[in-house]
Amino acid sequence: MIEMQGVYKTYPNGVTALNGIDTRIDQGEFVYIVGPSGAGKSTFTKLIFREEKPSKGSILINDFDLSTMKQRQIPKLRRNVGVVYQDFRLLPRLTVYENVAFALEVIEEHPSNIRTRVMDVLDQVRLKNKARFIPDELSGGEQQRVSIARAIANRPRILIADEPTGNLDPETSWEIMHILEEINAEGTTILMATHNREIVNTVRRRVIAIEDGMIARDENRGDYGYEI
Ligand SMILES: Nc1ncnc2c1ncn2[C@@H]1O[C@H](COP(=O)(O)OP(=O)(O)OP(=O)(O)O)[C@@H](O)[C@H]1O
Repeated sequence: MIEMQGVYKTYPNGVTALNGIDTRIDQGEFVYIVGPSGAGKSTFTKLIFREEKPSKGSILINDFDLSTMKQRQIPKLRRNVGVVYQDFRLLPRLTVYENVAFALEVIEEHPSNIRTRVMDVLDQVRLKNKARFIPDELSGGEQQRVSIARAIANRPRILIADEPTGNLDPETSWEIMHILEEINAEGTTILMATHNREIVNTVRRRVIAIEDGMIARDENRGDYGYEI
């Protein structure tokens, strides 16, 4: 569960990115976050895994109250939230296997579980056969699948995808979308910030539109709603 009440975010340079957000997203929902460039979509998602702190307001993520949360609890929060970025952010010198295993090593997963879990998630994103490749040897869509595997390796309750198809062609974008749908079908909440009109208008899910740092629209099975 994600709950925000009266959330504002002003960056140190004086830009107000979020201007009073109230919302609730239940476990297992699939939500598109849409809106014009600079509207506050990334800022909204960054608050959820505490990459940014709100200037004002309360945020609850499952059992975590982010307003009162201590610095040392942040790693625990982040175990509940996987993140996927537009530019993949893989470690270039590590193989596909090592990129995913690394995510489990840093949270001190028992070494005997790591191999099985890495191969399971690589299977889920259909990349088991490329476990020994390095990111440069993969297509953009394959790199994004590795980054999804890494994000879900420790079974987070929430997966944030910030423009996951932004660097991909339409067909590859659909592959990524189908993988996200499969992950959602297993009960993971998905928040996908996107400019992909075709996907939003085809796979109808909840749409939260952010404009000027405020929620301009929140519809179940909504549409993309912008010209660009
Ligand atoms: N670290 C930062 N410091 C200062 N201002 C920032 C920072 N990050 C974002 N902003 C500003 O906050 C506003 C909202 O940015 P944000 O990245 O959340 O928008 P967005 O909706 O995700 O945009 P896009 O669709 O282009 O990714 C913008 O005016 C942006 O310039």
